[in-house]
Amino acid sequence: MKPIKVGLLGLGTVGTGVVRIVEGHQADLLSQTGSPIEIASILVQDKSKNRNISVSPDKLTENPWDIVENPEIDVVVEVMGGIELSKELMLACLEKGKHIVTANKDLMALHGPEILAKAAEKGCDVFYEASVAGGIPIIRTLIEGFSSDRITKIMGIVNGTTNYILTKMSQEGAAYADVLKEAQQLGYAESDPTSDVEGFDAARKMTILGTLGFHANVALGDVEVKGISNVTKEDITYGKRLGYEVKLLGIAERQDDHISISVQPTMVKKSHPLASVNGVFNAVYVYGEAVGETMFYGPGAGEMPTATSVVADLVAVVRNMNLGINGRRGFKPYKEKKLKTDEQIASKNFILLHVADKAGVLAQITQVFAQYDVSLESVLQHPNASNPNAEIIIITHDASKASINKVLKQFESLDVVHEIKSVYRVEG
Ligand SMILES: NC(=O)C1=CN([C@@H]2O[C@H](COP(=O)(O)OP(=O)(O)OC[C@H]3O[C@@H](n4cnc5c(N)ncnc54)[C@H](OP(=O)(O)O)[C@@H]3O)[C@@H](O)[C@H]2O)C=CC1
Ligand SMILES: N[C@@H](CC=O)C(=O)O
Repeated sequence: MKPIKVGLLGLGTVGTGVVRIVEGHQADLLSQTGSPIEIASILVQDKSKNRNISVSPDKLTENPWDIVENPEIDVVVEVMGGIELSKELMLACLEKGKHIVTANKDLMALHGPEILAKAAEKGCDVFYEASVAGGIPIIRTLIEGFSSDRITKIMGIVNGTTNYILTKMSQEGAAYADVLKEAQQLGYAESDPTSDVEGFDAARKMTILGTLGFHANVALGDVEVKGISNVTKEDITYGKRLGYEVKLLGIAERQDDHISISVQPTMVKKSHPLASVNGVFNAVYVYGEAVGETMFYGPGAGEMPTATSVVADLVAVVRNMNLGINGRRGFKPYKEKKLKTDEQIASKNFILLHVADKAGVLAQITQVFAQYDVSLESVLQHPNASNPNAEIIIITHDASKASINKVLKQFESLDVVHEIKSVYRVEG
């Protein structure tokens, strides 16, 4: 039986897991696809590097074109990361009729439409299950499992590093900087953790989920992004007191064909299933008009979980090859993208203010909310022993983002408001 030959771009964390699964599960993969799968050639930066997996040295190359130009290679698995070189190689592979599997969220979020268009033109598959939420098969779920429904909301904890940091701050009172260091040592964070903590990694993943969920070409620039670097222990403590956990959520919403997508630290009601997703775990909550609430939970990063998704994509490509249907089942957005305005984006809000500690202040504050028609769910006021401010914590009912912005602007001009300490969206 002729084996399907695979070129692997990258033998780092994920690439190593791919080799382990392809070699270790060979009999199962053969039974499921009807073809032996052979990793024929592997691209690395440095062939002399010590690796924690043994591969034949003849298979390693430092020249990517050895793989692109090799006519025997049917499928290329891209797990090297980066954008420009990966894109160039992927387009060149597609030009030569090679199918692609990738875990590269940065590339798919920025250049997904161009790559998928080239794949369709060439009758090739491009699958990217591992690019969002590592081991959770959320991409296939959105494309196939929910093809019958109309999704109105996707909320995801899609970055393991930030969830690990927030969990440790909440459960152990740990300091942000200490836990970030720990997450780096554990290998969860990107080499430059800015993309984790400032929400960019989650934004790329939400670009992909929003496109798939709403059938419209969401661009990275459509995602409003705020990371966790300004989340304080004080916010977490107040949140807990009021029954919330702070989580970095990707939130994609659709109403009457208008969509909004954001990544932001959010106060999540403890009774909501996302509030109990802890540590490096990821979860994606999907609400469909017909199905109602669903949630998908699992490891969001790491060698074997991520490789599980990569190799599942490989199996799908090989099955399509055997049926001669590659490139025929690609995802094509068919809806025009219409973004919500700030008047159309609505949510509950948590607002923590430092105000003058004197009579009548609360009335002044609530008057501002009333002026912009924002009704309040709860108001907590107490003096702060450590400084001359009193603290006021407000939870609003659903209010438009435009109204909340006006309220906050007005607070800036009020003498009695010394500082707007924190503002969070509230879910649940
Ligand atoms: N790690 C994870 O948990 C997850 C990762 N991903 C994505 O998977 C991809 C791979 O991640 P990961 O395995 O962690 O990355 P690593 O940094 O661990 O591995 C990258 C591999 O690619 C090789 N490589 C990188 N650049 C080049 C280059 N210019 N030329 C030749 N070889 C190159 C490296 O070679 P060498 O070994 O010689 O240095 C290394 O083997 C990324 O897109 C990442 O975002 C997605 C989900 C989860
Ligand atoms: N740094 C990422 C790794 C996987 O995508 C994360 O923390 O989720």
